[in-house]
Amino acid sequence: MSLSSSSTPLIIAGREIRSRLMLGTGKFSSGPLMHDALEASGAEIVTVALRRADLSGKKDPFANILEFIPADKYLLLPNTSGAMNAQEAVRLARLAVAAGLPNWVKLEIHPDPRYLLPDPIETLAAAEILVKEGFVVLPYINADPVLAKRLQDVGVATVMPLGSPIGSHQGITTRRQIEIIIEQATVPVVVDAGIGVPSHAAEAFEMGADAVLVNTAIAIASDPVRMALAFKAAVEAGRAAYEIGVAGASALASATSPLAGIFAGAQDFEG
Ligand SMILES: CC(=O)[C@@H](O)[C@H](O)COP(=O)(O)O
Repeated sequence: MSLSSSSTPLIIAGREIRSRLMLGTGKFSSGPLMHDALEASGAEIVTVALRRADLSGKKDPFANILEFIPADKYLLLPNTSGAMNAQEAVRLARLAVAAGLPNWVKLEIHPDPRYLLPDPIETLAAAEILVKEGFVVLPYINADPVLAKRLQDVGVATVMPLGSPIGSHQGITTRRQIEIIIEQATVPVVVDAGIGVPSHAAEAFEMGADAVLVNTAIAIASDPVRMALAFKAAVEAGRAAYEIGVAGASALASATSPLAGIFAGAQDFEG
């Protein structure tokens, strides 16, 4: 039996999503390799950076990319990364829909290329506009519980707090804040960015996250297909552990073979 077979389904904006692992499509060394890694990952949601597409209207803007991401197999999630403010992000999202892409959008606004940290004010402003226009908005945010709540109130479909800066492989350095976001969430929480190894992904699920988004760690691996499989296994393991329920840490030891209560009259414990 697969670890995932008893997992509760992930629902985003009323749609059942077959995998809790989302993938980004940047940094792969070739289209065929990306195709095979996507397949191995089992992901359904796949982000595509709009800035890499030709949105001039002269030709199919995603012709090259779609060759390797069959639209019938994946839900393409256009990503506004590269937008410096709300106006640019909204423009990119509208262009994507005009070009025939789904009205789902990963809202990503980061003005500083050095740290790629999301701008909270512009993100909230853009989310308000896009939700009103009927977009399914998945905003990438710093791990800020107050902002996450404000975005939920606006009507976003998920919140996507960063574990650490994009491409940094630092893992979940924002753990306490993400725990608060999860505690307060009324929409799925997707831990996004900085997930460098499969155990980081497992950690996110053990904390109670609903999904993770991974790009760099898989794309730049020496064997992206095998790394995608490793992430898939970690996602399933972490989610299964969360659903089963993990015991809290204790300062004291607890004997693994307590004799009392098992053999009548026995009083001692084995370590
Ligand atoms: C692809 C995408 O959406 C990125 O913006 C995302 O945040 C990935 O981060 P990593 O590359 O650190 O996995």
